[in-house]
Amino acid sequence: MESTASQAAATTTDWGEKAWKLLASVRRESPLVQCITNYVSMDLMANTLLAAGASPAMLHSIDEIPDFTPCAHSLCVNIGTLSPSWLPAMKAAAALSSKLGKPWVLDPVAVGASSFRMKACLELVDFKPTVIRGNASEIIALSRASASTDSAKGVDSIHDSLDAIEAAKLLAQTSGSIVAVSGATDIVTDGKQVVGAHNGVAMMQTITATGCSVSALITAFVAVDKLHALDAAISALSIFGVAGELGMKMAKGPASLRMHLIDSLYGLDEAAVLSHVKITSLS
Ligand SMILES: Nc1ncnc2c1ncn2[C@@H]1O[C@H](COP(=O)(O)OP(=O)(O)O)[C@@H](O)[C@H]1O
Ligand SMILES: Cc1ncsc1CCOP(=O)(O)O
Ligand SMILES: [Mg+2]
Repeated sequence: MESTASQAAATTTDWGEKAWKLLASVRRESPLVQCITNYVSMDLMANTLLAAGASPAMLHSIDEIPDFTPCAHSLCVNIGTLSPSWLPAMKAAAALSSKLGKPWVLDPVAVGASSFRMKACLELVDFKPTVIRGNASEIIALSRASASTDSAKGVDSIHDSLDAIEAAKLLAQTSGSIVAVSGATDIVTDGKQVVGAHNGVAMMQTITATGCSVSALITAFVAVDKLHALDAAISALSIFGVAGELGMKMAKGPASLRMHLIDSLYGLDEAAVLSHVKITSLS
């Protein structure tokens, strides 16, 4: 019993150190993160990246991709307000990132809501995202690769993240991507190993674009450690959750939490990260 407890303590400490090192790398290297995202999330995503020390660029014109995407360190593609005219730029940027060996992240917002979204996502998955991050309903829908309309309520999840573990593992195996599911427990898997981050506060769900923003944060983290995308993804999720926990201490509701979350992310220091990060193995 005693040795199990000390092993668990050691593991927790390792994850805290790993998460801190990754955040410190983002602050030091300030990776340029290209985001092709929805109209709702542009502001919060860009501010999340800035608060973490990264450099956001919300460039989505297909005419700029050949010049700009090779200069970016990573790419985040988010289909939240998808329309047919945006899809070619998303595919071109994803294809170029893959070809150049640059990490990229797909956020399949509301993928189960229409066959248009599902088809677009499946086409984007063919360009081998480094990480796919969605809520439980999105990951379940994408994993089933069907356009079923009963697996989500628009952009929000109707499932618990833990219900999506098997779907996430299957999607990771079929796509070759690291798959991340956000929720009360954030889950990340490579198809075999499953890790969970137990941070955050429930009120984060009542701020629009927190999911999009954590996908952007994952994109910044994989930019500084693309060879360890699972570690980068779970660390980013945990760090964002810690910022939510600290922000909640000063917040009166969703609007002030939005502000304090960004301030807390900006102000995170090593002691806060080491004492708050809660990442465990779930496999
Ligand atoms: N019940 C919860 N408790 C703590 N944190 C949560 C909870 N639900 C969501 N979060 C956090 O809120 C953020 C957005 O996640 P989520 O709401 O699942 O994404 P989406 O906005 O894409 O549906 C993530 O950082 C996640 O960890
Ligand atoms: C409300 C809404 N509608 C289309 S995109 C969007 C934002 C979704 O953001 P998130 O998935 O982070 O809640
Ligand atoms: Mg979302």
